Amino acid sequence: MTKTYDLVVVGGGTAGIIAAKTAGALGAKVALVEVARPGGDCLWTGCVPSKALIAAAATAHRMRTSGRFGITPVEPEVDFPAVMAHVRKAIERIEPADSPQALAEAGAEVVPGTAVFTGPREVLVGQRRLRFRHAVVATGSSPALPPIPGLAELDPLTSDTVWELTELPRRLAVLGGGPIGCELGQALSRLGAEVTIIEAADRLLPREEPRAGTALSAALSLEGIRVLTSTTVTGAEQDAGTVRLEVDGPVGAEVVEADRVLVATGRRPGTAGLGQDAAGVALDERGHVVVDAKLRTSNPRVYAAGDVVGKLLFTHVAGMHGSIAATNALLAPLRRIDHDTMPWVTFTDPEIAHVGLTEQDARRRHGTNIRVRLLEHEHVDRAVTEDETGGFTHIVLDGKARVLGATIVAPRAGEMIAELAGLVARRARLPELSSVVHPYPSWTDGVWNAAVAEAQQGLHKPAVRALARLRRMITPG
Ligand SMILES: Cc1cc2nc3c(=O)[nH]c(=O)nc-3n(C[C@H](O)[C@H](O)[C@H](O)COP(=O)(O)OP(=O)(O)OC[C@H]3O[C@@H](n4cnc5c(N)ncnc54)[C@H](O)[C@@H]3O)c2cc1C
Ligand SMILES: NC(=O)c1ccc[n+]([C@@H]2O[C@H](COP(=O)([O-])OP(=O)(O)OC[C@H]3O[C@@H](n4cnc5c(N)ncnc54)[C@H](O)[C@@H]3O)[C@@H](O)[C@H]2O)c1
Repeated sequence: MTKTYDLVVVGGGTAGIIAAKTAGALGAKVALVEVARPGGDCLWTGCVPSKALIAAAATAHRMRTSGRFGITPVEPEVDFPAVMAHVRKAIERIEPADSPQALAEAGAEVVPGTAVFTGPREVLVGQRRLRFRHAVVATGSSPALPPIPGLAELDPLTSDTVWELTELPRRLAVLGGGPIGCELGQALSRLGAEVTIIEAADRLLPREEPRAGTALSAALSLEGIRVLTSTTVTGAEQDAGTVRLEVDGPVGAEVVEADRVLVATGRRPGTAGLGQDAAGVALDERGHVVVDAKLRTSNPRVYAAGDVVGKLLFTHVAGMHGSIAATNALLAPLRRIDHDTMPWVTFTDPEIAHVGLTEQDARRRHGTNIRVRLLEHEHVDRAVTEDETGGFTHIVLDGKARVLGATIVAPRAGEMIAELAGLVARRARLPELSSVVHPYPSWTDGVWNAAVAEAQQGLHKPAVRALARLRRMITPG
């Protein structure tokens, strides 16, 4: 007999795991269908391995650049297989939280296999039919190869396969200067590869504030990475183990030679063969599941969460989606996702952290009544003590000094952005932060300094100045 579940979750990445665990906590009968292994992109091929690789690369970099602190620099001996063992160890240590056992303990049954919708309230997994009251599509995304003649034949690396490398390529061409290209490009360069990053847009990380991409380009170039922006690849071929990429950029056409190519030019949603027509679930022209702010699809019984909806492709967003989708399905459809308040961090060195709207987006949405509070980090004492003064804190404010968005470029920007994310989420005013004392000399002191500067601007207001004048007049000398 076909079993009816309160919730069937398709896909066991972050979005699916959080949806299933939330449903389990609510006492629902929940099945999570996963074709590979629970954990998804973040655990196996995304956040976890990349951050472990970055940590190893940062150590090598510090050894090479210690001279500025009076410590004799040394060229590190990089044992690449040992670095990759460290990466695998990080995955192993985190995996138990996402394991089938952890899911079972949380009340979710893991069904191995590929789920295909066969109707608006039914999925098929192999021979097994699962009926559902509600479902969550959380099938994620995978690397997309751009249609460049000859590229597919080169067996290019992607963020899925780079983890299988057993030796470091001597020369690496990275196609795409987004978060994956910049993070992995910098890390592999620091471990010893000669890296060229090729980006079609006019700067790295084109979705960030323009200053951030420019600052990152400068930092990467200083480390010896060749950064080619406004550059496209027109053809690719391989000859005796050497890859040749024909590129066209601001200085004309040239050939970039490398041993391997890493493609990081974006993702495609995991909706191929999902049976969306049978489910009555509409997709957009790029194949993402179309959802409203409550994450409902065109089938009111089916929600979607995570990368598959193509909004913001981050683990923390996928997790929030999973939680909202499950509670909306099982309790009441009341919770909404607000992508305009989401923070994210690109874990390059310096880190690039962002929350909310960029200045350009804010002007587009709110007209001209937008201001920027900019603090260069040469004025942050902690940055001076660590000889890391190249960054900045850039805060976008509306006419009432409410924080609409922020970008921080700094070694620990990822930790600094959290409190600005709190202000954006609450639509709070920046001066509010000035009364919260921050420890000196911390990196967050920079955010505080920006808030204090904003609050001090209020002291110039005529009414405040008139009050001060009155106080002087009535106070005996
Ligand atoms: C190199 C790299 C670094 C990253 N670093 C960060 C970072 O530092 N911070 C951050 O926030 N984000 C990072 N991301 C992004 C993050 O990994 C993703 O946004 C997140 O993992 C998406 O989770 P998800 O649950 O939506 O999808 P996924 O993790 O892709 O999970 C989808 C799951 O569905 C399964 N599946 C697909 N189709 C079916 C089907 N029909 N039936 C059954 N199962 C199916 C898949 O096997 C997969 O396990 C990084 C990504 C990459 C590639
Ligand atoms: N730290 C993090 O949170 C983190 C890290 C890595 C990835 N991610 C997530 O994964 C997503 C995917 O990352 P991604 O870097 O693959 O994609 P992306 O879409 O963010 O960036 C791809 C880049 O490649 C460029 N590009 C596209 N086609 C090109 C071509 N033919 N030639 C040269 N350049 C080209 C684009 O202009 C863009 O800058 C990110 O958007 C992000 O949401 C997050």
